[in-house]
Amino acid sequence: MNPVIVRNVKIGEGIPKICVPVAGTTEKEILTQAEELSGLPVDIVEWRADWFTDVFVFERVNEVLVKLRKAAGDLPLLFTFRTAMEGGEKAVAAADYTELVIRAVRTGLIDLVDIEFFTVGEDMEKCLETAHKADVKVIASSHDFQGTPSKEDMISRLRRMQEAGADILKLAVMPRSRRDVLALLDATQEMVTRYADRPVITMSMGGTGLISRLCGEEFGSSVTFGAAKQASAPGQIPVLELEPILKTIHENIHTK
Ligand SMILES: O=C1C[C@@](O)(C(=O)O)C[C@@H](O)[C@@H]1O
Repeated sequence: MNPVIVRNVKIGEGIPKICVPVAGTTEKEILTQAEELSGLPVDIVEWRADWFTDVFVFERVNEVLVKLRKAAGDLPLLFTFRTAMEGGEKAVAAADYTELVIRAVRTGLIDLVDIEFFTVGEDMEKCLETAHKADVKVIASSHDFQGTPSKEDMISRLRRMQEAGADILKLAVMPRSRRDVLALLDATQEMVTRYADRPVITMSMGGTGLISRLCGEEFGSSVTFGAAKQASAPGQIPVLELEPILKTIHENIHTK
């Protein structure tokens, strides 16, 4: 397993890293949320740009990114536009989505970008090339807010992302039963022990899936999403509650 290192944060080794979404609709809300992160246990700041009212006016996106970059200080900044098809706030044509992602990467203001693997389709290669040229790491992602695919399907999605050349492989699914949560955990541990040579991030959403946001160090998920004030997906818990749980697991995981 080769960790991915972004601004001194080692993703894919040791305790799962805590990523906190900033999800405001106005510039003011976004910056206030970002400023409120100081003093909290946060390893990565995610801007969920799909919440932003002006997200389709790129100059506005750029302006916010400049300020967010400052507010994030030394923390890695992850740019995410989650499409409505995958559980986000706004619908967008695939070509416009790809263009937005590419423009965000080219600003030189972000460290990581989330790219929905099945939304960009064949454009993944172009996105990866642009990102890598700009020294931006790519999290390929796939979300199923309706249910949990079979274990084989989940592993196959993650393997396809790896084969395409993404730096980090991410899958979020919605459980309909406890068995679904077990399937997600099983897929994760099989992926990391048999196939993955790079970090994997998985989560089963909602209250039933909460356990999957806590046990990544044992089962193989390298980043967990927690809320500061605004949760961006069902099942996220406040980072101040999340951190001690991750720590307890980390400190006791190797005891016999
Ligand atoms: O993809 C993810 C994971 C997520 O959906 C979650 O379930 O925590 C939250 C999103 O903000 C992030 O982009």
